[in-house]
Amino acid sequence: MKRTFILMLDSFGLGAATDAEKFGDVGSDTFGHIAQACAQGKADIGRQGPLKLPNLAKLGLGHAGFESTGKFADGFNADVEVIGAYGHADELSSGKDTPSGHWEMAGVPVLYEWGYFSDLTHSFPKELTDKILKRAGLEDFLGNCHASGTQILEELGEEHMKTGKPIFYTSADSVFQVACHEETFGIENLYNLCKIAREELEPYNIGRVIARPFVGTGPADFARTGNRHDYAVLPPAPTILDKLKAAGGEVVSIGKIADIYAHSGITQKFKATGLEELFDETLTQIKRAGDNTIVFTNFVDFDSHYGHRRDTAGYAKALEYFDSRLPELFAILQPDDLVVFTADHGCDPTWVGTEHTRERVPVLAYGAGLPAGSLGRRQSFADIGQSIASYFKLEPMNYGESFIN
Ligand SMILES: O=P(O)(O)O[C@H]1O[C@H](CO)[C@@H](O)[C@H]1O
Ligand SMILES: [Mn+2]
Ligand SMILES: [Mn+2]
Repeated sequence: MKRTFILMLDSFGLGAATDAEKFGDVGSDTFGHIAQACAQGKADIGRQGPLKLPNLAKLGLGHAGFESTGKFADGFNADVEVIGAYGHADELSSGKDTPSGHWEMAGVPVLYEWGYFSDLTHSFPKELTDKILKRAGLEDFLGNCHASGTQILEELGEEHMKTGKPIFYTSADSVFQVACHEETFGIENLYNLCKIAREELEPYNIGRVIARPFVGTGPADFARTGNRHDYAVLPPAPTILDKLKAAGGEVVSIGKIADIYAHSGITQKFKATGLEELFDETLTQIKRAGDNTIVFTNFVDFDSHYGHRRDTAGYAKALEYFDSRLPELFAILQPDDLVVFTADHGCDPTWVGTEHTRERVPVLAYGAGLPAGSLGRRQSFADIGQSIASYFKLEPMNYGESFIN
């Protein structure tokens, strides 16, 4: 039976990419810097001491980090019996955003430039926001700037609740984000507004519109909810997900995977909020997966709750939680299954600002008869998609080099 499980740790980079200079990210290292902070006792909130990821280490995480940066992350060393194939991959795509990373790992790098709203304030053209407001029957909006999604709620959340004006903001990514209160503005009103924005953004080549609903009564208790919704454009070519679906296989999305691929190549989708639910749902879907199936989970919290929030202790604790659940996964695997652990970009919580970092990502592949050992430096995340094509004996993708014969 052929089954592939992809566990995508959103933003878990392991060292600056070869082209990090173009992004101002030379020296960034999500994994290495978290491990360093832990070893120095600087990440002792809700957890203690050196970063402990024994199961990921067995899969070769420490070794992959060593091969990426030339140094074992603090608390990791060569004295581990590695059971998986481990590598690290550079990104071919032009951006360090979520869709680019995901599409590339599915065999379709984004070689064109996205559109960006690069002005830090007055970020959106007036003719664009005028059109969106008019179609939505709204008079005005708040924001119009680059912002961290939690900080902007502290600044503008109350005014939004009082006036009913939606909050529009962006970032260094190709995104148009809309924050509205779930109860006072209404979740359906927010989704409708985002659908209008998605249509009006067509000429601007923007990767995603993101609905950012929140609840609470004021800055002290505003909280974003699991009803986030991403409206992505379609990948520029069929991904490995499309290919498996077209060949009659099943592609099971858990979390925001379906949204990121604009629902293309997905046959079933399951929502889950938070690492625990995401992991539970992943195990549930693996248990029921039949032949010719991909189960693909995006563990978004690493990025949205910890990386962007520059919360190093939170990130470390989340990684340790994830690691602690891996034995449950190992216990239900079948001999031919292929499991891949990877990431879509970095988001070093010790780095300046609140944006992603251009990093290499881990490629930890386990099962399917793969010999334990190094896969070395991969030129593109697309090696994952190409390997999955080869595993399922599908036609090769246009990009990527398979590590499976
Ligand atoms: O600060 P928040 O709202 O989490 O936004 C972040 O999440 C977006 C999507 O990953 C990025 O563009 C970044 O702006
Ligand atoms: Mn991401
Ligand atoms: Mn992000």
